[in-house]
Amino acid sequence: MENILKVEELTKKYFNKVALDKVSISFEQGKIYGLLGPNGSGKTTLMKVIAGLHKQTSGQVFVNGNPISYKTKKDVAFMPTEDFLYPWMKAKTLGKYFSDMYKDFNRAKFINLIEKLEISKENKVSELSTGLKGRLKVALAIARDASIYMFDEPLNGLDPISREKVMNLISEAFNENKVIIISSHLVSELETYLDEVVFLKNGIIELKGDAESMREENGKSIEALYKEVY
Ligand SMILES: Nc1ncnc2c1ncn2[C@@H]1O[C@H](COP(=O)(O)OP(=O)(O)OP(=O)(O)O)[C@@H](O)[C@H]1O
Repeated sequence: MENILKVEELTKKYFNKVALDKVSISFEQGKIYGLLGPNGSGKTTLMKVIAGLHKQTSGQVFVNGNPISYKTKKDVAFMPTEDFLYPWMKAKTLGKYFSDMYKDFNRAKFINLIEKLEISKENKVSELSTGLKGRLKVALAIARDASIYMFDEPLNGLDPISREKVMNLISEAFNENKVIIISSHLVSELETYLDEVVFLKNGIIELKGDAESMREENGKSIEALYKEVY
């Protein structure tokens, strides 16, 4: 298995607040990772540094062996938590907008995906419920052809049906050449989809490993372990 993403001694400070404290971790292709932790543990910061949106204070991140730069952005598809969708845009216009922004964005695939998610390409963002907007954001990331896909809290604010649809969409998009990282504090909804789990706490990796072995060794679910760590 190849490490397509390597984080070495990564520290990120916002003024004097340490959001990530010498975090080191490698991500292997062909695996789905859960980045778990409560609010403020550093999940978003880690994803934004990997996506090249935040500059680290110290340490290194390598994507497919290359240090983070504008060149590595094409390898990383990132879905932020923020609501970045323009309310006046139709779904199909968003597809056009994204294909102008990312060379690897597949518009036909995007339209196909949203239709599966019960969104019409003629729908305006402002007409969509929170659940449908959540699905749309995930589809925008999945329609890119990247090697690393990161979803920051994709289940937040979604009802159980939308959560299941979003998780099915993410796992369908997955193959052995890709790595998927999903951040969440909703561990039970995510648990069955994960190969590896990473517990972040106050900017430090508290626990990480293969989800199955963790369950076996501890004789409890990842959710129960999560409650113990926090
Ligand atoms: N722009 C910023 N300026 C100052 N402090 C920040 C900034 N962004 C994040 N922080 C702080 O860094 C720490 C880590 O935040 P981060 O958003 O990465 O955590 P998180 O695990 O993603 O939490 P959440 O689920 O709330 O987004 C927190 O203490 C947060 O207050």
